[in-house]
Amino acid sequence: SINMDDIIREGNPTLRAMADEISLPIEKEWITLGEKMLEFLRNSQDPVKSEEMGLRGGVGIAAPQLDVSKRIIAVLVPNDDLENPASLIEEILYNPKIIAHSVQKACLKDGEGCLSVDREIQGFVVRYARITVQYTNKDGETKKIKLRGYEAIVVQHEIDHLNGVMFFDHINELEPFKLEKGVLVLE
Ligand SMILES: O=C(O)C[C@@H](Cc1ccccc1)[C@H](O)SCc1ccccc1
Ligand code: NI
Repeated sequence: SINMDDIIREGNPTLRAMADEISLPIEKEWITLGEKMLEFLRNSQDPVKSEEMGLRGGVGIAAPQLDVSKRIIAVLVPNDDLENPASLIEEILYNPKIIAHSVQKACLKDGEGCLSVDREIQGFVVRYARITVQYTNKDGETKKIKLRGYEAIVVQHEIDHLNGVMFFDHINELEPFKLEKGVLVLE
């Protein structure tokens, strides 16, 4: 299974490359990789396994972070209410594309981090508040989902990795906590 040693860190040029589309039908190699990426996220969110394996918590991961310059991301955003532990979004997305988005922007109150960045970088990472994402799932079906809130932020963070964009590229250098009018701040 994937562990922190498999995750490349800033400075590795793969993190700044434009990742290649996956050709259809999706080859077995990419199905297997996607499943391993999702398993990593599950392990990273499991208190026992993450401790055993020394994993940083992850709600998303992109293939370039594994030095694979292909347009594959996995997301596992659990919902916080423990009543129905069914996760909010648990998906492997092949060739994800933002096909529509709100004018309104949003950011996380506490900023962002990255499994490929071993330093804290403070500041608001301003993103679209709501997005429509089109992608191919592991069964080769074309899907279209609408996201808002935290899961919209996570998916944008992961799609950025496919385009060689890091979260801190979005932070205002001179005023990291400057907020334009109307930007939603998510708790
Ligand atoms: O490096 C990655 O792509 C995985 C990031 C994704 C991410 C970070 C911040 C905001 C949105 C997405 C990791 O999930 S960062 C660690 C983490 C773990 C649990 C909750 C929030 C952030
Ligand atoms: Ni990241």
